[in-house]
Amino acid sequence: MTPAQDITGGVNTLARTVSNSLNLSTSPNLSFHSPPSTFRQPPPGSTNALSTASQLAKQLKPFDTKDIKVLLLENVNEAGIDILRGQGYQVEAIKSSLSEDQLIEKIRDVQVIGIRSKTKLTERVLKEAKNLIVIGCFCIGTNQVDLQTAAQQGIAVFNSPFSNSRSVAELVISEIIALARQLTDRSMELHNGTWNKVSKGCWEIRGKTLGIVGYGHIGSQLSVLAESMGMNVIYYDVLTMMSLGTARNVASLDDLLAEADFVSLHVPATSETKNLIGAKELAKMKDGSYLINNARGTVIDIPALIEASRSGKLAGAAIDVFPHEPAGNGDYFSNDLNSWTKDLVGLKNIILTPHIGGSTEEAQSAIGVEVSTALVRYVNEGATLGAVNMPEVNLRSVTVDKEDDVRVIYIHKNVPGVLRQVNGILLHHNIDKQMSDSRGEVAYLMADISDVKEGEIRDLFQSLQELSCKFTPKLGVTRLLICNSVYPNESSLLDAGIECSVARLPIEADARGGHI
Ligand SMILES: NC(=O)C1=CN([C@@H]2O[C@H](COP(=O)(O)OP(=O)(O)OC[C@H]3O[C@@H](n4cnc5c(N)ncnc54)[C@H](O)[C@@H]3O)[C@@H](O)[C@H]2O)C=CC1
Ligand SMILES: O=C(O)C(=O)COP(=O)(O)O
Repeated sequence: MTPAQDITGGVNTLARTVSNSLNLSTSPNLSFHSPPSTFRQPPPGSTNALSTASQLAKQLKPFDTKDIKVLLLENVNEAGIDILRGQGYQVEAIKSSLSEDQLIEKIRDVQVIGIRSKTKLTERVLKEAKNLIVIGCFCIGTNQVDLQTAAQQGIAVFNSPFSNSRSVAELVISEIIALARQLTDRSMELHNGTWNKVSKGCWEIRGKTLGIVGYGHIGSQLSVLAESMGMNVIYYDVLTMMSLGTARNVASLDDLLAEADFVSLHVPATSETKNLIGAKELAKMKDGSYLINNARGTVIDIPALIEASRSGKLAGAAIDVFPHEPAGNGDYFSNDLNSWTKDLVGLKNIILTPHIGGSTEEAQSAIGVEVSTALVRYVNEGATLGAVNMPEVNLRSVTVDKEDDVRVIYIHKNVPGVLRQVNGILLHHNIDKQMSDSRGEVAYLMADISDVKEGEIRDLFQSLQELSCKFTPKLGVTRLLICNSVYPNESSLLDAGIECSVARLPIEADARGGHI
């Protein structure tokens, strides 16, 4: 498992598991990822936003937000786009994903990027993203982002941990019935003019056993739905999870494969789940059983599946995700993408869908709102609640009675002595409130300081940047968020000697060596 995958596959899941079973809330992370949560935070600045003191909250802005440039790829839902445009950000929305080279061209210019499961934000791409401060994954999976490199560059990553879980679970239910009744083959035959009324090899699902691999948000939701339709549910997970209904945990993947009539995969893409189901595992499945994959294309060894289907070992399969997927709608699904495509499409009772597990109106608008809201809160207020690669830090709002407050955000390498040095720089101002937390090698400090004269901002900023230069390898990103009423626009910052808007400062500083 790469560290990046470890961050999302391991920590988040563990956090949720612990919060489920113990009902503890030792960190914002724990409660945020808990399934019962109905997390829907309104955009910053909206009338009912944030804290109990919301009536008195003063809106923070990095600068004239018309200058925030956002690139959205892969057809992000309008509900999300509207929130970003509503903030005055410049939003470019593209329906497909981009090739790595096209992406590099585009990403250099933007502070915010929104993607879905297809766009790969690799180390190479991120190294070119000199202005980027935040990534929004408008989906569940974050395996397409090099989370560690992003964190090392001070770029926060947000996702939507469960807004499309129900949509995936419902799709799986439909696939179980469709496979059991050979529905898609019958439909295709009739589309081609052939009447073929058969009952041989067609089954009810009542009383059959569903084996769920990965009992997280989607797996556990599926468990409840399948049981309500009379199926017996068994599951296997690397973590100890709470069984829902009468679902039964089995000790190993092998036990599950040996017992299940239907096997449905709901694990993240990690190095451990690569080819989780290959020839060896297929051989352990019951004769005439069914395999369903709505997780990630890397989880099944497809040539082995093709072989198991041809031999009759598998009575059917449903595949929604593929190792290589087309960039956008209308693109070809051919051997050019995956060398075995022609063999796969020629098989009987195989349902193939174009990665639509989470593609419902409900899921996409909910994801649009959730992720855009998180992006706005991060850009405008520095809050990292829900971030998948950064410590989760938030402070209550700056209130209207605070005339000259500045919010300092300092993302730095997690080494001894930094806080002392930062507070030394902030020494001449009252620190109204401050929070710091770390995750791995990255630490995140947020402080609201008062009585800051306009002319002092530059010195503060430069001192923090100089501190950043001391780290080897360098990790130190400063963002200053300003109360609108005090420093209303970019020109006043220019007057204060700051060459560009505050949110861009840390990135500009990159060229001067303050930011890796
Ligand atoms: N087809 C589609 O459109 C969609 C696909 N997905 C995929 O589904 C995956 C699962 O989503 P959620 O249920 O929300 O994730 P989750 O994180 O809530 O649950 C995943 C579960 O898998 C378990 N797990 C990890 N490695 C395992 C292994 N080797 N063996 C057994 N269990 C293992 C984890 O402990 C966890 O309980 C996502 O990571 C994403 O890749 C998610 C949404 C839509
Ligand atoms: O949420 C996920 O992880 C998914 O796989 C859905 O991805 P999509 O938004 O359809 O690209």
